[in-house]
Amino acid sequence: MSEVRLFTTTTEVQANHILDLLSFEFGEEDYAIATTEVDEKNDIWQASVYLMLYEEDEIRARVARAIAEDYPDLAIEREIIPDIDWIAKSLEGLTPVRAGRFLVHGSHDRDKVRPHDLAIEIDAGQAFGTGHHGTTAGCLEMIDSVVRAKQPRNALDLGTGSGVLAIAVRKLVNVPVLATDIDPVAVRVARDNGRRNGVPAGIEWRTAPGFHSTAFAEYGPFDLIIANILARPLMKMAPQLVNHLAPGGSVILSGILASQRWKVIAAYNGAGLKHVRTLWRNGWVTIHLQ
Ligand SMILES: C[S@@+](CC[C@H](N)C(=O)[O-])C[C@H]1O[C@@H](n2cnc3c(N)ncnc32)[C@H](O)[C@@H]1O
Repeated sequence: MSEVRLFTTTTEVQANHILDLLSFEFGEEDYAIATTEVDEKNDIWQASVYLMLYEEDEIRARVARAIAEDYPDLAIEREIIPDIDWIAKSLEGLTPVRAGRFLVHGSHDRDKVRPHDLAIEIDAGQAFGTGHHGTTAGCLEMIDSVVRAKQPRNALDLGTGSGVLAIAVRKLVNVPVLATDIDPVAVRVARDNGRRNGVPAGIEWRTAPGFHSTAFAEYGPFDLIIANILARPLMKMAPQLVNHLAPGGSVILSGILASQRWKVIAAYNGAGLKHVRTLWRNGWVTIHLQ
């Protein structure tokens, strides 16, 4: 389903003021609101709200009302955010990808693996996650540094896709991992990839939308939760996700555009977590919280 960005183009001061007006209008509702610098030299900024296409008329009227008194002549522009075809994205480029100590490669590139690589073999297929996308690579790099700093006793990979992140955790530490996806095809592919990468045991693969499965109570709470989904569902599931986190545990989130970063951090601050570090890759961010 397509997303829309409604925005006004103005100065930094006015964009920040509009951000306040929009924050007041939309309050706790689940809309990402952001300011972005377009041209530093000429002080051109945009204040934006992100919504689904079907909501456009209603939200446009509310934005117009919210800014009418202070900015009666300011145009409300629009941009359709292209649907992200996750599988097509994961097929972009088939050369091996390095992230942290990991090398993610297809079966045709086995000879590219060096002795100290933590190699993960994933062929592009029916599930997202060959390592080429900035979100997957960001998660791999963050997993490497988080697990190196403190070994978890168990982990959850929510939205496992090809299984690449669950496999990465198992390549680093011999701890139980629960890997779930809303898509049963992805779960089947991920299970096969687990087998192919020599980690058939130790990862429990389950089909589950969000946290709707008894598996979470059975295997949780978790020391490490990784979720590479999208900003909106991640913000919505913040309280539930934090409920499944063991005290002192770490959360790694991705699928978040750089412009959505603060909104997601705010949602998780609200659920009791603190931001530790952000990694940027190709316009996407990966966030570590504790
Ligand atoms: C961006 S892909 C990430 C795949 C892999 N973890 C990676 O990092 O490359 C997102 C995955 O999350 C799954 N997903 C989306 N919404 C979900 C939800 N509410 N619950 C569980 N899985 C979900 C999708 O089916 C997809 O496989």
